[in-house]
Amino acid sequence: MGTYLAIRARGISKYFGDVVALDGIDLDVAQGQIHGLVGPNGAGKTTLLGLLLGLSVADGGSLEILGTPVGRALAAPDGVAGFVDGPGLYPSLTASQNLAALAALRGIDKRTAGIGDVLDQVGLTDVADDRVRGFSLGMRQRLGLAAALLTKPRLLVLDEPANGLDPAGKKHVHRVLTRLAADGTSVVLSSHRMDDVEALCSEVTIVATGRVVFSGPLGKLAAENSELDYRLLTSDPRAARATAVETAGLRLVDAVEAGTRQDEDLLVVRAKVPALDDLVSRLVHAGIAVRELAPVVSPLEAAFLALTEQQQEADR
Ligand SMILES: Nc1ncnc2c1ncn2[C@@H]1O[C@H](COP(=O)(O)OP(=O)(O)OP(=O)(O)O)[C@@H](O)[C@H]1O
Repeated sequence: MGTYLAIRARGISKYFGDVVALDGIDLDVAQGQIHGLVGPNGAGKTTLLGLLLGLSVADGGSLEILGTPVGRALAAPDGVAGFVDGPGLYPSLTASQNLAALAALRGIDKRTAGIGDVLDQVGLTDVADDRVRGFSLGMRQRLGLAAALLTKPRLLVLDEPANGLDPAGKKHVHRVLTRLAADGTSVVLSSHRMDDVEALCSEVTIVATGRVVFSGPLGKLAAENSELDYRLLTSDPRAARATAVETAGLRLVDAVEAGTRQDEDLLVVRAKVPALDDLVSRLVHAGIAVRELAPVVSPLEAAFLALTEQQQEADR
């Protein structure tokens, strides 16, 4: 089976009165890809995800989902499931009853719907018979994901699925999504957490004020050509500082200026990748062990900030 495009959007626009929420969006999402949608508040992410779910209709452009052009009807395209603005759940029903109600709405027999299976997938088996009213935000998010999985979608559309999840819940959800993608399901998700996007997504689309400012593989955003601040923890901070001062193309930065915790053993260096490589080999050569070397702000977050700032400048 060859890969196909789960989403092919061209020139999508959407207006709310005078507000231009989407302004000519192009988006390609391949089968089995987890695609991240990121952007500042009000960029248009939820609006775009709503269009993919058939909750609203674009004012311009063309949209194909799973190979079928989307018409003007307000209905989820076949094979698509997910949620925006949090999952819609009945608080007075239990987790199982919520899923059974949803199965009934979709004409699926609840005995064969696989309710136990999807609850197990999202780690909610133990609370299957608890009322949703008492659920935390993270539990609701996981139940929303279970509800989406019930239809065995080929495209999953999720608006901030990691919202409210504790680290264990997040790990669980990440595992579910990566397994689905490995089996050929495409996933589009929005997130304000760049670390989540980096952990999960092979491609990312950055949106600002309704326009795409970057779309493509995360690797293309790698900060090879731009300077980043790195936290450096070594076995000998004094000697490491002296080595850093001697390394060309690199400078020491105050931790507070870099926006990271101050610690006397910690150095923050600002450099491009080649200068950083040079520093590491000098440290190793001098017998100084490198215990931690990580960007203060991830390459995606740095690119995100730079690109969205450029867009905002251009809009002024
Ligand atoms: N139903 C609506 N009526 C009027 N304006 C709307 C409506 N929905 C969205 N907008 C406007 O469209 C723009 C895009 O909003 P949208 O919710 O899609 O952004 P977002 O990227 O999801 O933001 P956030 O990160 O804050 O969730 C904003 O200016 C918003 O105020």
